[in-house]
Amino acid sequence: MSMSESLELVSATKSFGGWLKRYRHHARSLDCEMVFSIYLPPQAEERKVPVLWWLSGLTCNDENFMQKAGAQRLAAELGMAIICPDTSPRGLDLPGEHDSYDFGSGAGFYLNAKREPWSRHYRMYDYVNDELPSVARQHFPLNGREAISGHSMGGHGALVLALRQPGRFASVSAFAPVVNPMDAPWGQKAFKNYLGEERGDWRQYDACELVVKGVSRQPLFIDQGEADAFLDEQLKPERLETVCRTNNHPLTLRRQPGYDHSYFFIASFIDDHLRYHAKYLKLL
Ligand SMILES: N[C@@H](CCC(=O)N[C@@H](CSC=O)C(=O)NCC(=O)O)C(=O)O
Repeated sequence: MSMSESLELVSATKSFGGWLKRYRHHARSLDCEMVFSIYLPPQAEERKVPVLWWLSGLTCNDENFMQKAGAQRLAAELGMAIICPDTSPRGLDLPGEHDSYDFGSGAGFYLNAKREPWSRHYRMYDYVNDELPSVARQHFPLNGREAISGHSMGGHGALVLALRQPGRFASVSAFAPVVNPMDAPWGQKAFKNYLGEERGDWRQYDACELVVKGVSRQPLFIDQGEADAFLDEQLKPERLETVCRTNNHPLTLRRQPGYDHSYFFIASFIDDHLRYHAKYLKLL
């Protein structure tokens, strides 16, 4: 990558004394144009700040979290930047790419595809883990401390990125994550089509398998709504609970009675997650 990748400002909106901005850039790892959102708190005018990466779920783009989670008020108070990548490559028209909500556009699953025709563009693991962080460090006043969180497919992404790379993120949390995608319909559809039939390739992208592998001992903080329509078929938090207990991996799993899978659930508990990350990011 060159020293200075160019960014095109799409929009800038003042919020709680800071700025919510959207930028377009050429993503080399995905070979397409991508848009991301960044919230810069007021403190970023004067000093470098830590960043929370937020990975969204199926059907989302970079805007869902910024518009619905209500995170800006506390992020401004804490002095925390937030960056939301999109959830898949965009602007392409691969065969079947736009046919379903749980595969293709809006459903990149934060992995590096191995199968054609996806492998040239669907490299969201590299994009969110390497390329976009590198772009962000070049262009924004970030102090090098990074945390990660996400929702559903994005919760899966956050857990996988953190569990594969001890020390890469100061902290990790998730809302209603897909914890065992190898054994859930969303994950099986994605893995089969993006990765192929080799189960060894699937294991690198499965939080339960990664806990068993034991590369990282980083604590996991998870909120799960008990009225989530996807709970039993797709999310299966009890699987993660079991492997964490068996492998002595630190897990805080909060089951929240009455809450569903929506951003109303995320908005209800986002402050707890921001404060959790703020401690590890040395803001509290
Ligand atoms: N369209 C689907 C469900 C899609 C859905 O619920 N998407 C969630 C993430 S699900 C897991 O990754 C989401 O965040 N949607 C965007 C939003 O702003 O709410 C269906 O109809 O079943």
